[in-house]
Amino acid sequence: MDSVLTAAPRWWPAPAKLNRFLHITGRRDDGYHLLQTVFQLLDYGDRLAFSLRDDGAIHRVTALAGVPAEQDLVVRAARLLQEAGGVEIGTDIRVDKRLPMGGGLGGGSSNAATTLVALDHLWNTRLGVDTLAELGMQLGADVPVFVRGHSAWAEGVGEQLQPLDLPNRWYLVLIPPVTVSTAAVFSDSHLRRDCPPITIRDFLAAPESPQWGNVCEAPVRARYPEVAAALDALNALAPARLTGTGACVFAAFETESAANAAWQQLAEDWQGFVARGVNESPLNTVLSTEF
Ligand SMILES: C[C@](O)(CO)[C@H](O)COP(=O)(O)OP(=O)(O)OC[C@H]1O[C@@H](n2ccc(N)nc2=O)[C@H](O)[C@@H]1O
Ligand SMILES: Nc1ncnc2c1ncn2[C@@H]1O[C@H](COP(=O)(O)OP(=O)(O)OP(=O)(O)O)[C@@H](O)[C@H]1O
Repeated sequence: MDSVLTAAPRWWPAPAKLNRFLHITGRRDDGYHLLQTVFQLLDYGDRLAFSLRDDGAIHRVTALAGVPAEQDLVVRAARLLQEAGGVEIGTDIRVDKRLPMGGGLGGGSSNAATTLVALDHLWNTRLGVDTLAELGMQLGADVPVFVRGHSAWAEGVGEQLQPLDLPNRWYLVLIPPVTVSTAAVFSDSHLRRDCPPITIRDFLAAPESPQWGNVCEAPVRARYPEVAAALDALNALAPARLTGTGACVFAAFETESAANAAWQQLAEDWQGFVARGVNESPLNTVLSTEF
């Protein structure tokens, strides 16, 4: 008898980001902070798989510690797209997680973006990148950059994006054993909120200048000794930065072997990884090669 072969669903990448620097220039009336930042995408992250269902249900197959299915950004993203596109098909969603939660690597946001982009194809809604980015913004400030899929200069609350081609670098990322609450950092009274605005040209004239720092670093250092220790350990080898509101910290290297050599010196004491910075998201590569 012939066996029925069902193709395994493909894995869709959900890459991490680093904030090369993070300045706060003011605050909106609703309390959200106005930022200037550069998002560097990485060739490293989570993976998601989707199996379509004809009963319309959105079902998360893999558990995520501390996050009930209804609050999971992948479930919320799928629901949002289902409503916006008037879709009657559902999906099972499997998430292969590598990125730490509350790490400042944008894992949850990237999972949401990959869900929007992948299901826009698999459900054939074809809403397009602008509408998907607008939907993504409703889920989190970092979702649009992952939807658009290019390393970028960002302003506003992170939604005003200009694609950037950043120098080729390898990154060593350390993951301190602590979760940082983004909301808590943004409400810290010691957070600097009056950075003078810079232009994209100022940044591009000296992208690796130490004058572009992360204003969250001081309050996060003060609250989380584990993050301070990670910054100190990495700073002994190369200039280290906090990404987003932390907890992860990173340093840039010109070659993979230099990044790996630094990692070898720290791997006994820290969790972490080495990844290549990419200007184009691995998600775009899947779209352009397979769809
Ligand atoms: C710090 C960054 O990671 C930089 O890339 C992002 O701006 C944070 O983006 P995110 O994790 O998607 O954050 P959200 O889930 O949108 O917001 C979490 C909380 O952080 C605060 N928040 C966030 C972004 C922002 N520009 N100003 C804020 O004050 C708000 O209190 C908000 O309720
Ligand atoms: N699929 C998901 N993956 C990760 N976190 C999720 C997910 N769904 C909901 N969350 C919630 O979102 C919170 C933030 O997760 P995320 O991984 O985006 O943090 P982050 O790396 O600090 O991101 P950012 O840089 O955007 O602040 C988590 O603490 C978790 O409660």
